[in-house]
Amino acid sequence: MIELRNVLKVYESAAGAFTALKSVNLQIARGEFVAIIGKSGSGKSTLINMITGIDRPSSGEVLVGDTALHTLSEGQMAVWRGRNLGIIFQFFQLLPALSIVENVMLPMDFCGMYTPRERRERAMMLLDQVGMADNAHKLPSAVSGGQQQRVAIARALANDPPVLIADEPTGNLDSKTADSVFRMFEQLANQGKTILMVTHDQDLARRVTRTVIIADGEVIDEYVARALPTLSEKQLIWASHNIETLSYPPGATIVHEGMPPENFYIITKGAVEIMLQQPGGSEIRVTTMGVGQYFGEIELLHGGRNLATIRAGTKTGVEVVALDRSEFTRLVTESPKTAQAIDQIAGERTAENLAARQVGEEVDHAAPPLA
Ligand SMILES: Nc1ncnc2c1ncn2[C@@H]1O[C@H](COP(=O)(O)OP(=O)(O)OP(=O)(O)O)[C@@H](O)[C@H]1O
Repeated sequence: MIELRNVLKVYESAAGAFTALKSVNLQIARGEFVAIIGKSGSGKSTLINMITGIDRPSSGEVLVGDTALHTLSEGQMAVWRGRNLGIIFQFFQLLPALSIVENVMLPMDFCGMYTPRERRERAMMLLDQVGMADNAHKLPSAVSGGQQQRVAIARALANDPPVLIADEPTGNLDSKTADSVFRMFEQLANQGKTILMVTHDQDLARRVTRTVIIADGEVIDEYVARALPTLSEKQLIWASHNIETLSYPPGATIVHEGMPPENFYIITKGAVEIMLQQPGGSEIRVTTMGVGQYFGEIELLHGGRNLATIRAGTKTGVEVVALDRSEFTRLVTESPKTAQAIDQIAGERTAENLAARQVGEEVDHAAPPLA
């Protein structure tokens, strides 16, 4: 639905050139609800402006739906944006001299969507949807900030765009109002809208389906960031550059027991089964692991050969991101805290494996069903 290919953005100013986005690659599928997070100045708004076409990349391409934005003139861009994107800002940006219902009608007027009569009916329907129909004839200044943001959401929905882009939509609201506005976005996501939301609010960011983390003009892999939270921003950027995405069909063997370890893996989709060989040649399934969990670390940390066979889930298959042995070693050497955290989990896992070997078949029956 949305794709950025090698997007570079350099701002030229009297003080010199500043690179705000460094070769960003990003794909967002239809229906995803994405939070864009990152420190102040990391490049979040710049990224959003590339997708809305409010600003253009210095190089690289931005595609939204079937449209390659770099091929549009300014005039075409304005019409395209009006029909395809609903944009919501931190400070609402309603026109102060127009009534609330007129504000919601404006995008339909601008793009010539619907007949004039339908526009008013539709605006009222949308205001009703956001709980603001009773205030339709007031000026924006006569209602609260949270109510103005609801109107801004209704306005963003005016032309029924497939994509909603919101730059800190709750940034100017108290937490209770922010929550009710956020719930409105959740409902819209459930109805199939693709939503991108810049937010500083960690609690809200946890409730979306995907988080895009920007640091220093680069996109950090969210699975690496979650699995290894003790890495510094610089190390996360480095790891994000070096990971490889791998997919395995259901049942495929990823790691062979007894072979030298090759990679550190983090599961990004699906599940894996951890299998142990029994003396008689049979296998027991120790456990299954799902999205966000990692494997391969014990052998890489402590040396030796693979302690278990690991297979892609028989129902789901699996997608992982992998760092090879030397990359993983570099990270844990540079970040003793990360080594410690991984080691602790590795210790728990080893104990679990040992117990499983002793209990044998029983564990197999006790293993949870595959995701
Ligand atoms: N027009 C511009 N000219 C020069 N530098 C700019 C311009 N716009 C943004 N920048 C710089 O680019 C970097 C990224 O800015 P951006 O506004 O995208 O960050 P942000 O992550 O949205 O920050 P915030 O959370 O504070 O809004 C910042 O260092 C900023 O100073």
